[in-house]
This record gives sequence, structure tokens and C-alpha cells, in this order.
Amino acid sequence: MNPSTIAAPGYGRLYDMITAPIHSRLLLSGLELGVFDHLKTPRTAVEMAELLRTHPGNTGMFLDALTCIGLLSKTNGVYRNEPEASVYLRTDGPAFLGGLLRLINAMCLDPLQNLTELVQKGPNPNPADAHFSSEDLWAESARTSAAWVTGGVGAIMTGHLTALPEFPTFRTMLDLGGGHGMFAQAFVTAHPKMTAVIFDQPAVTAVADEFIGAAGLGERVVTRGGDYLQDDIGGGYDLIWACATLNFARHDLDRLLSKIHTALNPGGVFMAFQDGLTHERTRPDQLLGHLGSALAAGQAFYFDQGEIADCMLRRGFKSVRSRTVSTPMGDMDLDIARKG
Ligand SMILES: C[S@@+](CC[C@H](N)C(=O)[O-])C[C@H]1O[C@@H](n2cnc3c(N)ncnc32)[C@H](O)[C@@H]1O
Repeated sequence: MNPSTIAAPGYGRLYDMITAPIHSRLLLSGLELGVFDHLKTPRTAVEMAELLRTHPGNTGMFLDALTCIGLLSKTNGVYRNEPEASVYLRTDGPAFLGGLLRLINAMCLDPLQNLTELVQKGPNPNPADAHFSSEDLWAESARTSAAWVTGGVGAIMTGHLTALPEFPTFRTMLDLGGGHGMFAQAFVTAHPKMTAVIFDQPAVTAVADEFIGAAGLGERVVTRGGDYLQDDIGGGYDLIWACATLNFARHDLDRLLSKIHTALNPGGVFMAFQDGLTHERTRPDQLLGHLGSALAAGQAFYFDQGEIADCMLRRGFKSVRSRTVSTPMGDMDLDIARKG
């Protein structure tokens, strides 16, 4: 075989795949060491090593590597945060994402340490390790994942909501499985009168209460703790919003969607923002984030595209309009159902 004939398809993509974890490791260590906080002011490697109490030579190589992946810039030996690092990686930045990135690493990547074994031997026999359903875990997640809404998705979805012809007529809304409640807070802020109820497990609504207090929205946003599958979710809503939570009701979706239909006023709107898999469940790459928990549990909780829309129609909604929305974390489907 003549090596010069092996031209296509090239192996650059394979090289990128195998070296991708270097990027995430650099980012995580940058966060752990507080590099981005300390580079609020441009500094040299020697200054950084003094501040961080780290090894001067290795600190220089580490900062060069962070520069190589585009999180920092370096001019005449002085390092600066690039805009992404300034906005999202400084704890005092306008939309700190560090906690969320760490959580994603722990929830999505850690379970894949045993990927080969999970494929060989099947699901984790200990269900406690296989499920991410504990109330305390979601309370912690609510605290850190607020940033995915404030970091941009809140504004995108507020745009979709305010474009609805019914929007000016809305008076009260429910954010079902609302976690931190940041969507409800963004939606209420975009409306002159609408009030909101955030429904989630009690430990989680305690976190939402803190965010509501900090935003000074206590007069317009309240929380209600419970299990939306078992408990009363209230009624008389003009809008019900459910983002990234219906997976937990996948086994009982018809019953929950009937409950939602009943809780809406005539003319009310239900918006579900969820994963929606296509191409025989191989796209979009949003599914990769759920892979570890799905393999550990031995079942996938994600939805096929159109599955929620079909259920909405089955449970009595008059019409459904669906669209795919791009977010910084991948494509998701927005299903807008009208009660009529
Ligand atoms: C992935 S988080 C989504 C939070 C928020 N909607 C968002 O988009 O960021 C899922 C939320 O659903 C809540 N949840 C799951 N099952 C629930 C149930 N049966 N009753 C109440 N809340 C539930 C969890 O506590 C968690 O806060």
C-alpha cells in the first residue's frame, strides 16, 4: 500500500474528537483555580502564579493553553480574558455559567466514565445511581442552571412568547417544573400585568423563592411546591409553560396533559419546550447529554419529535404549532397548543 494514496476522507475529525476532553479539562481547571476572576485585570504569568499560589512555570504553560483554546488572549506576556470568558466565566460576570458547566460535566460526562461497561453489562443495578430524580439534586441544579436562561435562552423564548397574538391578553401563567423559575420571571417582566406561579418540588421552589426575592418580583411571582403528577397544580391559567420537565412524566404524559388542559382558561395556551429527536433517534446532538443517565437507567427519557404535539391533540387541544429553536446547548422543539 502506498501511503500517499490514503488521502480521503482525512482523520482531522477523529483527532478533534480524541483531543476535545483537553478543552473541557482546561476550562474546568480555569474555573477551579479562579483564573477568569483574577484576569478581570490583565496580568502576567508570574503575577497570576503569585495570586493563585501556583507553580510559576506550569502556570505559564497552563495560561498559554487557555489562550490556545481561545478563552484568553496573550500580548507581550500579558494575559486577558476573551469576551466569552469575561461574560460567562467570571463569578461576578453578567451571566456566570461556571456552576452550570460543572454540573453538566458531572451529570453528562461522569456517568460516561463507565461507558464501555454500561454497553457490555447493561444498566446500573442500583437505581439510586441510575436516576437523576432526587429533590435535593434538582434544588442544587435550580441554583446553577438559572444561568442557562439568563445567559440568553430566556430572551430567545420571551421573543417567541411575546409574538403570540394572545400575549397581551394573558393575566396569569404557570411555569410547570419551573426549577429556578427564571423563565416565569423573564415572561412576567416582558408583560405589564401578568402574574406567575412556579410549580416544582418543595426544595426546588425554595431556591426559586430566593431568585424571586433577589429580582424584587415577589408581588407578581409566587411558588407552589408539590408533585405535578399527584398534586393539584391550580387552575385559571391563560398560559402554561413547561421546559425540560415533561421527560419526568413520559410514562404518564396523557394524564398530565389532560390535567394541563383542564387547568387552562378557555382560549389558553400551553407551550412545551423539550428535546425532540429526529433521524431515527440519532439527532440532534442534544441527546448526547442524556446518554449517560439513559444507559445507567436502561431507558431513554427523551422524546421523539412530534410525540408531545400528538399527545396535546389527543388530550383535547384544538391546534398545535411546532417549531425547532436553536439554543446555545443545541436544538429543542417548541410545541404551542391552543385550548380553543
Ligand atoms: C431539567 S429541570 C428544568 C427546570 C426549568 N424548567 C428549566 O428549563 O431550566 C426539571 C425540573 O422538573 C422538576 N420536576 C420533575 N418532576 C416533577 C414532578 N413530578 N413534580 C414537580 N416538579 C417536577 C424537577 O424538580 C426540576 O426542577
